[in-house]
Amino acid sequence: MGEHSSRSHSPKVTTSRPRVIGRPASAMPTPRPASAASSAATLAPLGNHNDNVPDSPQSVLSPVQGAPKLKIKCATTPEARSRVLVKPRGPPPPRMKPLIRDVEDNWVSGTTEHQAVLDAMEPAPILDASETVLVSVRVRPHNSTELRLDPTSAWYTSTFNDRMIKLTKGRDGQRDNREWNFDRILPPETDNAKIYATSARAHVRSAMEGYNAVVFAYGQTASGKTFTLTGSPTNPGIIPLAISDLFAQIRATPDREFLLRASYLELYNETIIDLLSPEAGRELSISEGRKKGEIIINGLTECAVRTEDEVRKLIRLGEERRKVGGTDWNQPSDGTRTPGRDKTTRISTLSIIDLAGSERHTSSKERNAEGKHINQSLLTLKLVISKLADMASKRQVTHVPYRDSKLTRLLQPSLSGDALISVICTISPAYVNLAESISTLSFAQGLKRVMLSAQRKEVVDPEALIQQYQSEIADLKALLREKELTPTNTATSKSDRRKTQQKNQEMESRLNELKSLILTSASIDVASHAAGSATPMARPLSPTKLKYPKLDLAKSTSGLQEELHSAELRITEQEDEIARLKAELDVRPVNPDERCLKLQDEVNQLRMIADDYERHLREPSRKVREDVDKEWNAKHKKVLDQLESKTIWANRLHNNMIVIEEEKRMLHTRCKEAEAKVLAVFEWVNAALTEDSDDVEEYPYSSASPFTPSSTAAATTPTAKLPPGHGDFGPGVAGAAEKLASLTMNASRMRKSGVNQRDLQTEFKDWFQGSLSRPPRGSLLHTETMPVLADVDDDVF
Ligand SMILES: Nc1ncnc2c1ncn2[C@@H]1O[C@H](COP(=O)(O)OP(=O)(O)OP(=O)(O)O)[C@@H](O)[C@H]1O
Repeated sequence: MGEHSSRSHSPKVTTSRPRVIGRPASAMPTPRPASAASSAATLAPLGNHNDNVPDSPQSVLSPVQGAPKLKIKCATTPEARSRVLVKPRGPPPPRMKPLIRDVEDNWVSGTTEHQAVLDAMEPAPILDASETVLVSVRVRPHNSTELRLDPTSAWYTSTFNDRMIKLTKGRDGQRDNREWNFDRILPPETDNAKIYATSARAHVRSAMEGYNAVVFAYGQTASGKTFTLTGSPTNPGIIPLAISDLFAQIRATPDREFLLRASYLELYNETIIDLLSPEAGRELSISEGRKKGEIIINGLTECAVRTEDEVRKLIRLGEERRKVGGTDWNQPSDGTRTPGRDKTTRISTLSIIDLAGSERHTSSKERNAEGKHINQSLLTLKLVISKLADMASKRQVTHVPYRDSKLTRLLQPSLSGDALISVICTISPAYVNLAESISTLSFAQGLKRVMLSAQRKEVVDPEALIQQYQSEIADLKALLREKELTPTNTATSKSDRRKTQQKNQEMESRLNELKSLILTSASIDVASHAAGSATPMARPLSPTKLKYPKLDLAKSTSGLQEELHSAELRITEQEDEIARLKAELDVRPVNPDERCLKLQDEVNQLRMIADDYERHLREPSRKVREDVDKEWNAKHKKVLDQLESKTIWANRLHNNMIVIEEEKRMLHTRCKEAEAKVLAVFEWVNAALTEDSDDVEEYPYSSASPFTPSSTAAATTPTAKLPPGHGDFGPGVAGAAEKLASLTMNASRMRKSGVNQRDLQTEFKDWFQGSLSRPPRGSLLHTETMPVLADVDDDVF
């Protein structure tokens, strides 16, 4: 058996709106199983319609806008007979409280009107090969301010050539004949139905056939993107028409079953917010799926939807939660028609994206965080498109920067060739906006160069939700039939019987619920009828009635009270179970395998970084070591030099010491000799000065100086080794001999003149000591300054 599911996303990025992504809801939103393949359709956000072109395009420029994205998934299988009764691999998605509420809905009047519009429409065009990226340009009418300024249009469009647009004149009125060619040119008088028919219907239908498809609007603020996508009550836009078309398609496909699910999210300041989650404002993360290029929005709430009305209510709910300003994502789901009764599941996505205004933000007010994010998204989108265009022209492209913004990440599967794309570029007719309009056309031209080849996806996937539901339905049916056939045992107690009864009721309600989720051409009419059977601003049947259509009103009050009581007990139990499971889920990683891979990846990257660091670190440490070595070698050499010179000095000092010792010894000897001789002289002088001095012999040393060494002493003392002249006591000592001689000669005269003996002794002593205190001539002592240790640089050490 086959299941076809289609997923669609339509983001809108505007400069002044929030972005929302959503999908049509069933009464029971279900978290999307991470691995389950499913189809989805997305619807554009509603509300904020304005039939009037604003007075001034500038006045609409609010800081930044988010954009809503409503997404509806649709899964189809051939009719029930061909179902594969496989047990779902995982547990069935947990049931949650209904999200769809009876909100006041001021959206376009709805189904009937849309159907009339669709009926009057030409069939969806068949896209040719060059139109895998279909680029349309829509020129909006002048608004009143523009009309006042200059009612003439900057653009010439021709009904004869719906592919060409050209300038009527250039800026400042200069002549400018430039023209551009695109797949569709949609002049100001074109209504939204025509836009849908020419530029989106084929994509919605293709999504139903199993192709991924993206429809997005791009253009300057106030150029008409939202008007094109959502329209007004009298001029419904692409999203409401796509939803109606989707249900019409299901009605027209009797041999398949469909499961529609919707989600609605907002991409705002690079944050994805789940607008349908039970807990409002829940932020979602993106991760890569197991399949190559697959992008998963983790934990995105998906609500199964059965009627257009339910889709509308979900959109309304998302709108209520949306921030003002941003990017809209809208994804209508498709149904797939499977030829024959094959067992394949077709998975496709239709996205309708409302982008932020494309103009550059120049005022300081706009240069805020939001503006940066929006601009970043659009810049990255432009860059990605230009890279893809280069690739299509066989130019060398190394990297397509999908990861640089969430918008391009979300679009990656579609942009990398997985989808049929329709881009509606909206431009203003006014000259005042000419620069921006030309920039929009350049972006559109880049898109036209991109070549994609969307493939229909047909898979056999027992995990696909529609197959899980079908299996569960078959199991429940079999169980209930079995119970019907088993005769009631009268012996069983009353409480056991009540339990069995409760169980059967549970199974029946689950069966009814599942059956109501799986849409067929027959059931959809019933569901729509049920939803639309109320008066015009109709309230749908309450979810309780939809869930329990076979309530037995004949039951007694006490029996009902009993049932109510046990139902309440069950609810409490289930709520406990839900709380327990939620707590368990919270502590579990979303996907352990994936987490491990991511961590591994991180570890590898860190390792590379560490290696790199090490390499770079080693280089400086080597240099530092070299520098230190060099410095220390220089200091070492200096110290060695100093050591050498000190050694030389130490040796010299040592020699000097020896010489000094020797001289000291010699002096000592000579002093002794001199002393002996002086004593002899004194004796002689004393004798000469006595009364009978006339008998004194003549001075015995008159012929030789008493200080001249004797020949024996000269031979034995070290002074013999001394240089010539050394050992002589100088003129002072020689003079002493002369003095003595003269003393000898004048001895009698001294006596006569009464010279005092003591005076003579004193005079001689002085002379003798003066002679001794003078150093000998020609000493070998070195007199240069000796270096001291303190001369060595301290910093050497
Ligand atoms: N083709 C059209 N016919 C009539 N009115 C239009 C048309 N296009 C746009 N308008 C009007 O122009 C105004 C601005 O259009 P819209 O809000 O769609 O611009 P936008 O491009 O989505 O702007 P933003 O980027 O700021 O969201 C609205 O009042 C809208 O009703």
